[in-house]
Amino acid sequence: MIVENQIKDILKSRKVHLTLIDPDEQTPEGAVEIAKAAIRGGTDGIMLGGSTVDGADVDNTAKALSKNIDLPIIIFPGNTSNVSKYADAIFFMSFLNSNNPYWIIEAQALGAHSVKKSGIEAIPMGYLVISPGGTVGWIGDAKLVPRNKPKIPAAYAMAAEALGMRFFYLEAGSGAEEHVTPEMVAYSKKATDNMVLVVGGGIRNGESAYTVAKAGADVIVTGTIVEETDNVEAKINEIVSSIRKAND
Ligand SMILES: CC(C)=CCC/C(C)=C/CC/C(C)=C/CC/C(C)=C/COP(=O)(O)OP(=O)(O)O
Ligand SMILES: O=P(O)(O)OC[C@@H](O)CO
Ligand SMILES: [Mg+2]
Repeated sequence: MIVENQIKDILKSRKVHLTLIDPDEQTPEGAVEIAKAAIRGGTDGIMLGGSTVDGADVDNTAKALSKNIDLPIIIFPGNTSNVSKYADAIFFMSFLNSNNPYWIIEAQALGAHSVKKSGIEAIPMGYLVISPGGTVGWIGDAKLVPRNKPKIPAAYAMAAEALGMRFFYLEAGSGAEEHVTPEMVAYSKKATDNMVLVVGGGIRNGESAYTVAKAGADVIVTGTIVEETDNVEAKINEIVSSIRKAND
Protein backbone atom coordinates (compact mmCIF):
# COMPACT_ATOMS: atom_id res chain seq x y z
CA MET A 1 0.00 0.00 0.00
CA ILE A 2 1.30 3.49 -0.73
CA VAL A 3 2.52 5.47 2.25
CA GLU A 4 -0.12 8.18 1.95
CA ASN A 5 -2.84 5.55 2.21
CA GLN A 6 -1.07 3.79 5.08
CA ILE A 7 -1.11 7.07 7.02
CA LYS A 8 -4.72 7.80 6.12
CA ASP A 9 -5.71 4.26 7.10
CA ILE A 10 -4.22 4.65 10.57
CA LEU A 11 -5.91 8.05 10.88
CA LYS A 12 -9.32 6.37 10.58
CA SER A 13 -8.81 5.04 14.11
CA ARG A 14 -6.03 7.08 15.74
CA LYS A 15 -3.36 9.73 15.30
CA VAL A 16 0.05 9.07 13.79
CA HIS A 17 3.54 9.60 15.20
CA LEU A 18 6.61 9.98 12.98
CA THR A 19 10.21 9.96 14.19
CA LEU A 20 12.54 12.36 12.37
CA ILE A 21 16.10 11.16 11.98
CA ASP A 22 18.73 13.64 10.86
CA PRO A 23 21.16 11.69 8.62
CA ASP A 24 24.08 13.92 9.54
CA GLU A 25 23.79 13.28 13.27
CA GLN A 26 24.89 9.62 13.28
CA THR A 27 26.12 6.77 11.09
CA PRO A 28 23.60 4.73 9.05
CA GLU A 29 24.03 1.91 11.62
CA GLY A 30 23.30 4.39 14.40
CA ALA A 31 20.16 5.48 12.55
CA VAL A 32 19.01 1.85 12.32
CA GLU A 33 19.42 1.44 16.09
CA ILE A 34 17.43 4.63 16.74
CA ALA A 35 14.71 3.57 14.30
CA LYS A 36 14.40 0.12 15.89
CA ALA A 37 14.08 1.65 19.36
CA ALA A 38 11.51 4.16 18.10
CA ILE A 39 9.51 1.31 16.54
CA ARG A 40 9.55 -0.59 19.85
CA GLY A 41 8.32 2.65 21.43
CA GLY A 42 5.34 2.68 19.03
CA THR A 43 6.22 5.13 16.25
CA ASP A 44 4.46 4.70 12.92
CA GLY A 45 7.22 5.68 10.50
CA ILE A 46 10.59 7.27 10.00
CA MET A 47 11.16 10.67 8.45
CA LEU A 48 14.64 11.21 7.12
CA GLY A 49 16.05 14.68 6.62
CA GLY A 50 17.76 17.76 7.86
CA SER A 51 18.03 21.37 6.84
CA THR A 52 21.72 21.07 5.98
CA VAL A 53 22.14 17.45 4.88
CA ASP A 54 24.32 15.95 2.20
CA GLY A 55 22.55 13.76 -0.39
CA ALA A 56 24.97 10.85 0.12
CA ASP A 57 24.17 10.77 3.86
CA VAL A 58 20.45 10.59 3.06
CA ASP A 59 21.02 7.81 0.52
CA ASN A 60 23.28 5.71 2.79
CA THR A 61 20.97 6.09 5.77
CA ALA A 62 17.86 5.29 3.70
CA LYS A 63 19.61 2.20 2.33
CA ALA A 64 20.52 0.92 5.79
CA LEU A 65 17.02 1.62 7.13
CA SER A 66 15.29 -0.07 4.20
CA LYS A 67 17.24 -3.27 4.84
CA ASN A 68 16.41 -3.33 8.52
CA ILE A 69 12.95 -1.95 9.15
CA ASP A 70 9.49 -2.51 7.74
CA LEU A 71 7.86 0.79 8.61
CA PRO A 72 7.56 3.54 5.98
CA ILE A 73 10.66 5.66 5.36
CA ILE A 74 9.71 9.14 4.24
CA ILE A 75 12.27 11.68 3.06
CA PHE A 76 11.87 15.16 4.53
CA PRO A 77 14.07 17.00 2.04
CA GLY A 78 16.29 19.90 2.96
CA ASN A 79 17.20 20.42 -0.68
CA THR A 80 17.15 18.87 -4.16
CA SER A 81 19.96 16.40 -3.40
CA ASN A 82 17.98 14.73 -0.61
CA VAL A 83 16.40 12.03 -2.75
CA SER A 84 16.95 8.27 -2.43
CA LYS A 85 15.45 5.26 -4.18
CA TYR A 86 15.79 3.38 -0.88
CA ALA A 87 13.06 5.48 0.75
CA ASP A 88 9.36 4.70 0.32
CA ALA A 89 8.14 8.26 -0.15
CA ILE A 90 9.15 11.91 -0.06
CA PHE A 91 7.26 14.84 1.40
CA PHE A 92 7.23 16.85 -1.82
CA MET A 93 6.94 20.14 -0.07
CA SER A 94 6.64 23.78 -0.95
CA PHE A 95 7.87 26.25 1.66
CA LEU A 96 4.78 28.44 1.43
CA ASN A 97 5.96 31.40 3.51
CA SER A 98 9.45 31.68 2.11
CA ASN A 99 10.46 35.04 0.65
CA ASN A 100 12.56 33.19 -1.89
CA PRO A 101 10.90 31.53 -4.91
CA TYR A 102 13.67 28.91 -4.82
CA TRP A 103 12.07 27.26 -1.77
CA ILE A 104 8.50 27.74 -3.01
CA ILE A 105 8.80 26.12 -6.44
CA GLU A 106 12.31 26.16 -7.95
CA ALA A 107 13.84 23.44 -5.72
CA GLN A 108 10.81 21.30 -6.56
CA ALA A 109 11.32 21.84 -10.30
CA LEU A 110 15.03 21.04 -9.99
CA GLY A 111 14.37 17.96 -7.84
CA ALA A 112 11.36 16.60 -9.73
CA HIS A 113 13.37 14.56 -12.21
CA SER A 114 15.37 12.68 -9.60
CA VAL A 115 12.23 12.01 -7.56
CA LYS A 116 10.55 10.53 -10.62
CA LYS A 117 13.65 8.51 -11.53
CA SER A 118 13.93 7.14 -8.00
CA GLY A 119 10.41 5.73 -8.27
CA ILE A 120 9.44 6.81 -4.78
CA GLU A 121 6.03 8.20 -3.95
CA ALA A 122 5.72 12.00 -3.86
CA ILE A 123 3.32 13.30 -1.22
CA PRO A 124 2.28 16.89 -1.97
CA MET A 125 2.70 19.04 1.10
CA GLY A 126 2.46 22.69 2.09
CA TYR A 127 5.16 23.63 4.61
CA LEU A 128 4.67 26.65 6.84
CA VAL A 129 7.25 27.87 9.33
CA ILE A 130 6.06 29.55 12.50
CA SER A 131 8.15 31.70 14.82
CA PRO A 132 10.81 31.02 16.13
CA GLY A 133 11.52 28.85 13.03
CA GLY A 134 15.05 27.74 13.91
CA THR A 135 17.59 26.73 11.27
CA VAL A 136 14.96 26.01 8.65
CA GLY A 137 13.42 29.47 9.06
CA TRP A 138 16.82 31.03 8.45
CA ILE A 139 17.80 28.81 5.55
CA GLY A 140 14.42 29.11 3.91
CA ASP A 141 14.28 32.92 4.23
CA ALA A 142 10.91 32.62 5.93
CA LYS A 143 8.43 35.37 6.58
CA LEU A 144 7.84 33.78 9.99
CA VAL A 145 4.25 33.60 11.18
CA PRO A 146 3.85 35.23 14.64
CA ARG A 147 2.94 32.63 17.27
CA ASN A 148 -0.14 34.55 18.38
CA LYS A 149 -1.76 34.78 14.92
CA PRO A 150 -3.60 31.48 14.35
CA LYS A 151 -5.68 32.79 11.46
CA ILE A 152 -2.61 33.23 9.24
CA PRO A 153 -1.68 29.51 9.04
CA ALA A 154 -5.38 28.70 8.59
CA ALA A 155 -5.43 30.91 5.49
CA TYR A 156 -2.33 29.16 4.11
CA ALA A 157 -3.85 25.77 4.91
CA MET A 158 -6.99 26.62 2.95
CA ALA A 159 -4.92 27.89 0.03
CA ALA A 160 -2.75 24.76 0.09
CA GLU A 161 -5.85 22.55 0.05
CA ALA A 162 -7.34 24.51 -2.86
CA LEU A 163 -4.05 24.04 -4.72
CA GLY A 164 -4.38 20.27 -4.30
CA MET A 165 -1.86 19.68 -1.53
CA ARG A 166 -2.97 16.85 0.72
CA PHE A 167 -0.62 17.38 3.67
CA PHE A 168 0.06 20.60 5.56
CA TYR A 169 3.00 20.92 7.95
CA LEU A 170 3.03 23.47 10.78
CA GLU A 171 6.68 23.79 11.74
CA ALA A 172 8.07 25.70 14.74
CA GLY A 173 11.64 24.75 13.80
CA SER A 174 13.72 21.82 14.88
CA GLY A 175 14.65 22.14 18.54
CA ALA A 176 12.32 25.14 19.03
CA GLU A 177 11.88 26.22 22.62
CA GLU A 178 8.09 26.15 22.19
CA HIS A 179 5.96 24.11 19.80
CA VAL A 180 3.19 25.79 17.78
CA THR A 181 0.19 26.84 19.81
CA PRO A 182 -2.93 24.67 20.09
CA GLU A 183 -4.97 27.59 18.73
CA MET A 184 -2.91 27.56 15.56
CA VAL A 185 -3.38 23.81 15.13
CA ALA A 186 -7.11 24.04 15.78
CA TYR A 187 -7.69 26.92 13.34
CA SER A 188 -5.82 25.15 10.54
CA LYS A 189 -7.67 21.90 11.16
CA LYS A 190 -11.07 23.59 11.16
CA ALA A 191 -10.29 25.62 8.05
CA THR A 192 -9.63 22.54 5.92
CA ASP A 193 -11.73 19.55 4.90
CA ASN A 194 -9.43 16.62 4.14
CA MET A 195 -5.99 17.95 4.85
CA VAL A 196 -3.61 15.74 6.85
CA LEU A 197 -2.26 18.19 9.43
CA VAL A 198 1.34 17.53 10.47
CA VAL A 199 2.80 19.35 13.49
CA GLY A 200 6.45 19.42 14.53
CA GLY A 201 9.19 21.42 16.15
CA GLY A 202 9.87 21.66 19.86
CA ILE A 203 7.74 18.68 20.97
CA ARG A 204 9.80 16.94 23.67
CA ASN A 205 7.40 15.20 26.00
CA GLY A 206 4.04 13.51 26.30
CA GLU A 207 2.29 16.62 27.53
CA SER A 208 3.26 18.74 24.49
CA ALA A 209 2.43 15.90 22.11
CA TYR A 210 -0.98 15.53 23.79
CA THR A 211 -1.64 19.28 23.52
CA VAL A 212 -1.07 19.49 19.76
CA ALA A 213 -2.81 16.17 19.10
CA LYS A 214 -5.87 17.18 21.11
CA ALA A 215 -5.96 20.52 19.25
CA GLY A 216 -6.29 18.65 15.94
CA ALA A 217 -2.88 17.53 14.71
CA ASP A 218 -3.17 14.29 12.71
CA VAL A 219 0.54 13.54 12.55
CA ILE A 220 2.94 14.48 15.35
CA VAL A 221 6.66 14.66 14.52
CA THR A 222 9.51 14.49 17.00
CA GLY A 223 13.18 14.64 16.07
CA THR A 224 15.57 16.43 18.41
CA ILE A 225 14.39 14.51 21.46
CA VAL A 226 15.61 11.29 19.88
CA GLU A 227 19.09 12.82 19.62
CA GLU A 228 19.02 14.00 23.22
CA THR A 229 17.57 11.09 25.16
CA ASP A 230 19.44 8.06 26.50
CA ASN A 231 16.38 5.86 26.14
CA VAL A 232 14.72 6.35 22.76
CA GLU A 233 12.19 3.55 23.25
CA ALA A 234 10.91 4.95 26.56
CA LYS A 235 10.77 8.54 25.28
CA ILE A 236 8.89 7.63 22.11
CA ASN A 237 6.59 5.45 24.17
CA GLU A 238 5.80 8.40 26.48
CA ILE A 239 4.96 10.57 23.46
CA VAL A 240 3.00 7.89 21.59
CA SER A 241 0.90 6.91 24.60
CA SER A 242 0.01 10.56 25.22
CA ILE A 243 -1.01 10.95 21.59
CA ARG A 244 -3.21 7.85 21.94
CA LYS A 245 -5.03 9.53 24.86
CA ALA A 246 -5.88 12.46 22.61
CA ASN A 247 -8.01 10.05 20.52
CA ASP A 248 -10.44 9.51 23.38
C1 LIG B 1 10.76 18.51 -2.98
C2 LIG B 1 12.20 18.74 -3.04
C3 LIG B 1 13.02 17.83 -3.85
C4 LIG B 1 12.80 19.72 -2.36
C5 LIG B 1 12.07 20.69 -1.53
C6 LIG B 1 13.02 21.35 -0.62
C7 LIG B 1 12.36 22.34 0.28
C8 LIG B 1 11.25 23.18 -0.21
C9 LIG B 1 12.82 22.44 1.53
C10 LIG B 1 12.27 23.39 2.49
C11 LIG B 1 13.35 24.07 3.26
C12 LIG B 1 14.14 23.18 4.18
C13 LIG B 1 15.58 23.50 4.31
C14 LIG B 1 13.55 22.22 4.87
C15 LIG B 1 14.24 21.35 5.81
C16 LIG B 1 13.27 20.66 6.65
C17 LIG B 1 13.98 19.81 7.61
C18 LIG B 1 14.55 18.56 7.10
C19 LIG B 1 14.09 20.19 8.89
C20 LIG B 1 14.82 19.43 9.92
O1 LIG B 1 15.86 20.23 10.22
P1 LIG B 1 17.08 19.78 11.12
O2 LIG B 1 18.25 19.54 10.29
O3 LIG B 1 16.66 18.76 12.12
O4 LIG B 1 17.31 21.14 11.86
P2 LIG B 1 18.56 21.44 12.67
O5 LIG B 1 19.62 21.67 11.63
O6 LIG B 1 18.21 22.71 13.41
O7 LIG B 1 18.79 20.25 13.52
O1 LIG C 1 13.48 18.32 16.18
P1 LIG C 1 12.11 18.66 16.67
O2 LIG C 1 12.12 19.88 17.55
O3 LIG C 1 11.43 17.51 17.29
O4 LIG C 1 11.29 19.09 15.37
C1 LIG C 1 10.92 18.12 14.41
C2 LIG C 1 10.62 18.74 13.08
O5 LIG C 1 9.47 19.49 13.07
C3 LIG C 1 11.77 19.56 12.57
O6 LIG C 1 11.64 19.81 11.25
MG1 LIG D 1 17.99 18.23 13.72
